[in-house]
Amino acid sequence: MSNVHVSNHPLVAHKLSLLRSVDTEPKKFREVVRELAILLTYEATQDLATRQIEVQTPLAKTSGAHLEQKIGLVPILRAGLGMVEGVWELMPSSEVWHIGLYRDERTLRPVEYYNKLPLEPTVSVCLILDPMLATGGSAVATMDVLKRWGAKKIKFVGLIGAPEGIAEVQKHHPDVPIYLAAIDERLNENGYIVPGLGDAGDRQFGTA
Ligand SMILES: O=P(O)(O)OC[C@H]1O[C@H](OP(=O)(O)OP(=O)(O)O)[C@H](O)[C@@H]1O
Ligand SMILES: O=c1cc[nH]c(=O)[nH]1
Ligand SMILES: [Mg+2]
Repeated sequence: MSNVHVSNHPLVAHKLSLLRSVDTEPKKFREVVRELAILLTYEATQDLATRQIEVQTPLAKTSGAHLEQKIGLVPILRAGLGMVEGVWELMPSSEVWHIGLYRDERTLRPVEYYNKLPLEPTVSVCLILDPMLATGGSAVATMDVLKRWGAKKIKFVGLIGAPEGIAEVQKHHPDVPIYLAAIDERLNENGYIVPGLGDAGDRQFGTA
């Protein structure tokens, strides 16, 4: 699949197994979501532009790099919230733009209930953060909103994707690269990823 990047790092594989386990309680689950978000963002930001700068070390002058692009972190509420803090620490000058969507349980279509974007885009790269890419409806709706807003460069950073969701994103937004820890087998009749990890929002926030 082009434009889909699945990490093959052993740390990612180890941590993802912790997330999948039904025995992992919310506190540990949140910690691991945070750590995986950092690791995957590291992979997703390999092509960020830098400007060459001069740095004075205690010993000599040398050349260094300064990040050029303003990054926007776009968590899809609720489950994407758990991916923000770690990534923000990695890139503290990022801006965070929240988008609230939930899946209608019957139709599985995304329902937008919150959107905090300024009139004009203030960032040059948007990283959509959401652990689960299931039918792809939520991701596509978020990409639609961001493009209408004027975002030019968008990347999706998630944890687990289903083949159906990946195909849906590629159909509507082939220009948006997808970064994941794993691609799972399928969706079940309720639109859950199998084997997956269950409901990423419920498992982080202790709801059911
Ligand atoms: O690809 P899709 O079929 O759209 O499903 C994925 C969406 O489902 C989950 O959110 P959910 O609707 O459970 O909301 P929550 O984060 O508030 O629990 C998940 O975090 C994604 O946003
Ligand atoms: O498996 C799934 C599918 C959608 N949302 C989740 O949280 N988990
Ligand atoms: Mg949920």
